[in-house]
Order: sequence, then C-alpha cells, then structure tokens
Amino acid sequence: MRYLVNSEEMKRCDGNTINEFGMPSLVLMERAALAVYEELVSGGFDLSRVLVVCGSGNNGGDGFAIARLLHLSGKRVDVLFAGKPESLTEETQIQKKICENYGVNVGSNLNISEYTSIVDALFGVGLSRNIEGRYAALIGDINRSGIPVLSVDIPSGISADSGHVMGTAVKAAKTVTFAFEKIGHILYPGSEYCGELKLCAIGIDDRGFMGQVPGAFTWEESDIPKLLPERKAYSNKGTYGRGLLAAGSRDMAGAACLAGKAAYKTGTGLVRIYSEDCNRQILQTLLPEAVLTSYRKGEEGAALADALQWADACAVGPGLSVSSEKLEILQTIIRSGDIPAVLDADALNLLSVHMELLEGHRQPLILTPHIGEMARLTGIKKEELILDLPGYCHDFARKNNVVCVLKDARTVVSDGKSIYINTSGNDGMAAGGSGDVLCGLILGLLAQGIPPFRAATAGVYLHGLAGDDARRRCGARGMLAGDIAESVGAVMSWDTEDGRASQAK
Ligand SMILES: NC(=O)C1=CN([C@@H]2O[C@H](COP(=O)(O)OP(=O)(O)OC[C@H]3O[C@@H](n4cnc5c(N)ncnc54)[C@H](O)[C@@H]3O)[C@@H](O)[C@H]2O)[C@@H](O)CC1
Ligand SMILES: Nc1ncnc2c1ncn2[C@@H]1O[C@H](COP(=O)(O)OP(=O)(O)O)[C@@H](O)[C@H]1O
Ligand SMILES: [K+]
Repeated sequence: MRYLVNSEEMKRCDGNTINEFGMPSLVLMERAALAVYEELVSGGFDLSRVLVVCGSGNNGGDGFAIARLLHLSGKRVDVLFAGKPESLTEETQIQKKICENYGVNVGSNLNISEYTSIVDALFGVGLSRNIEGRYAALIGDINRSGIPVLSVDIPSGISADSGHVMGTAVKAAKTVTFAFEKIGHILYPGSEYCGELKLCAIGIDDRGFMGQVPGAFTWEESDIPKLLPERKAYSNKGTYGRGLLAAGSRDMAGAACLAGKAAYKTGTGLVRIYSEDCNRQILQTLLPEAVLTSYRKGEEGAALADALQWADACAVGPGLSVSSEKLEILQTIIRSGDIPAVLDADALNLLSVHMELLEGHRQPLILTPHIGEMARLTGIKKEELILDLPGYCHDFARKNNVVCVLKDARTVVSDGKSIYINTSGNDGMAAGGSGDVLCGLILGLLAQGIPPFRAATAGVYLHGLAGDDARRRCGARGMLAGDIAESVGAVMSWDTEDGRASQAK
C-alpha cells in the first residue's frame, strides 16, 4: 500500500519532520537535490549545457542546490531565476547565495534554446493559483523548445491535489518526486505531464504524519497476497462462496458471460446466472460451469427470492437492459436484506431514475459507475465530474452509504471515508465488456467473504493487473474483454509459485 498525498498533507508531513523531529529543512533540501542530481547524471539527459529554472519557493531552492551540485561536478550549468526576489523563502535565499558564492551564473533573461537539458524548479506543491503572465510565457517557451525537461517534485503548473493543469504546465520527460507520490502525479492529465515518475526517499516517511494519515492510497504488487481470498487444501466448492449474477437480456448474453466467467476465475465455488430464458443455450455453451436460473419475459422475480437465499453475494446489471420488469429485479435485490451486492451498468441506469431505492438500504452496496453513469446518478455534468473524481466519488459514497467505484483510466473508489486511486491497467481496457469483467471480479471476491471496500479496491486493482497481463499476451489493440477475464486466473495465482513464475515470463 502506498499513500498518495495532496499538497496540504505533504506540507504537514514536511513540517512535522522539520519541527517535531528536528530535521533541518536544508538537509531535506540537500537530499532532494542529490536525488535529482543522481537521476541527471545516471544517463538519459544530455548534460552538455544545463539550464535550471528556479522560482522563489522551496521548489526553486531545490533547483539552486541542483545547479550547485552540477557546477561542482564540472558541468556547464546556468540558473534562470524567474521568481520575485522579495518572495524568496529563507532556504531558497540561502541556496541562491551559495550558488552565487560558487560563481554559478544566475540570470533572469537567458536564451533557452542554447541548452541541452532543462531542470524545472519553478513551482512544486506550493502552486496555489492559475499560472499567468510571464510565468505562463516562460512555460510556453520551455515546452516549445523541445529540450528534454526534468521536473523537480512535480511539473510546474500541475496541481498536486488533482492532476489538473493550472492554466499551463511544463511537459516533462521525467519527474523526480520526494517521500510520497502526490495525487496529481497519478490522476490525468498530470500523470502524462510527469513523463517517467521517480519516487525518491529524502528522510521523510509516514512517521511524519504523526497519526494523521493521508486520505488516499493505492495498492501495489507487494499487496497482492493479502488481497487474494484464502485457498485451503482441505476444501470443497462450498468453501469458496456462492455468487449470484442477475445479468443479460435478449441480444446481451455476452455481458453475463464475461461477468460470470470473471467471478469464477477469482476462485468462487459456484456462480449462478439469473437471466432471460432466451439466453439459456448460449450461456450454457459459453460458460458451462455456471448454474442457470432463467425466467421468461414477464415472469421475472419468481425464482429470484430463492436464488438470493442461496447466494453469499450478488451482482446485478451487466447487459440486464432497462424495463419496468428489470426495475423489479433490482428492487427485489436491494430490498432482499443482507447479502452484499454490486450494482453495475443497467442497474445503475435504472437506479438513476429511482434513487429512492437507496434510501435506508441494509446490505452493503457497491456501485460501479463509469463517468457517464455517474453523471446520470448525480445529475452532475461529466465535464464537472472530471474536475474532481475523488471528491465526487467520496461524497456520493458518503451521502448514499455505499462503496462507489468511479471507473475511468484511473479508477477511484471510496467508502465515504478513504479514497483509493488505482494505478494498474492500461488503455487496451478501453473496449466494450471490460466493465462487465470488473463487476464479476468484485462479485467473486465478495462471495468469498472479502469485505466490501476491500473487495472493491482489490477488484479494481486485480482487474487492472489482468488487463496488463492481457496486453502482454495480445497487445493493447488486440486484447478483448474476454482476454482480461481469461487473465484473471493468472493474477489470482500470484500468491503461488506457479503464478509468480508465469507472470515473470
Ligand atoms: N523543507 C521542505 O519543506 C522541503 C520542500 N521541498 C520542495 O519545496 C517545494 C514546496 O515549496 P513551497 O511550499 O515553498 O512552494 P513552491 O516552491 O512550490 O511555490 C510556492 C511559491 O510560488 C508562489 N506561487 C504559487 N502559485 C503561483 C502562481 N500560479 N503564479 C505565481 N506564483 C505562484 C507562491 O506564492 C510561493 O511564493 C516542494 O515541491 C519541494 O520541491 C523539498 O526541498 C523537500 C523539503
Ligand atoms: N485507458 C484506460 N486505462 C486503464 N483502464 C481503463 C482504461 N479505459 C477503460 N479502463 C477500464 O475498463 C473498464 C471499462 O468499464 P466500462 O466503461 O463499464 O465498460 P463496458 O461497459 O464496456 O464494460 C473500467 O474498469 C475502466 O477503469
Ligand atoms: K517543478
């Protein structure tokens, strides 16, 4: 698990490290500068002529220290001081003075095109408003120059809190950040502006939060074993849960099949698909392992109560279609009481015009909207939602007492308390049916007893890893949702020797 911090959390952690543990600010700055220096000299950048662009905040202080380290190692380096002298922080003033004492050329009007590499130390996590005027012009010049840029901490102009471009932003080839990744490094478009992201330790760690931990986190590879449901040699299919999937309709059997397959691939003991009669043959052919309960059009609901009694967890929505009968199915599931349920796709479309169904619900609910579905659920425009995915996801989850999985290239999950931001997956997953696979994956984890928020976050992370595995096998363009479902088995065996070996190939 890695924390993803916003600017306020980072500043609090910096401040505690300095004021409570007594670590001098200049020592942290020196370590930050050394980390960037190491990155610069380790290759990848042509250091024949380096320009370090410094602002007056502590990001600029890092920049002055980097310039001095480069100068002392014999590199030709100049500093473009773009900040206001009267705004220099105490540390940055000291770093600037040291540079000048060593004879580093510090100018305010240098010709950018003469340089082979640029170090961007204009603004870091202290960026507090949109960039305008001469700063905006300078960033425009840097981006137009085509000269490779290394950004210090975060590309200048990217909000550490949201990943948004604050007016304009530096496009970096590489970004070296310190102590923790910021939310703005992970969310788009910030993630693209960072180029390659390198995280470096500088002597600040989570003790610096002094018990007030950050609100956002992401899973990483070392977490996989603890995210997977347990397997036992002494077991049978009853040991691994029963998942009920209400999905599929005429012409939409595929969604039920993909979700059902993904649920089985997580290791679930039994998956029952509750679907229209017309899908019977196709589902039996495509997923013979599934138990089927089918209903004729107009007779929905009859066998659903029994199926719900039987199940440990339920998912509803993939390919369900929208009609008054389907609304009854959704209603029966939400009113049924206590088993955890995933509401996806058409279940969300039905819900968006019947939000009263969520009032006073008793069982844990996981809702998995993509941005279009979230717009219908909340009445908030898509363009507005993308400005703050974590905030809207968190507020929706808290207000409705659900776990919200807000799907996008960086999916965000919240239970109204914590925020999870996903870092696995790839653009090969941007194709029809990927969401059905996610729905089934979460259902499988729930059926095996994983608690809802853990099942949702682990499901999203493992889904992305399955997408990464599918891309390795089929390529981003060639992979289909079925390939992601196929790869779920590989990521679910990561905790075994066989699984790790096959991933390493
Ligand atoms: N000791 C520490 O606290 C450490 C800080 N570090 C560096 O310090 C950075 C944070 O430093 P600061 O908090 O001083 O902030 P920054 O250096 O990011 O920038 C703040 C300055 O920019 C101005 N500013 C903000 N938005 C602006 C805009 N749109 N247009 C014009 N001016 C704008 C502010 O008024 C302020 O003067 C980190 O990103 C990191 O690079 C590192 O050296 C590690 C240790
Ligand atoms: N560019 C991308 N990078 C990573 N994941 C992606 C990307 N595009 C889509 N995905 C993932 O694929 C899934 C798509 O789900 P959804 O939009 O419901 O598709 P569908 O309805 O076709 O199944 C989501 O889990 C989403 O996070
Ligand atoms: K920067």
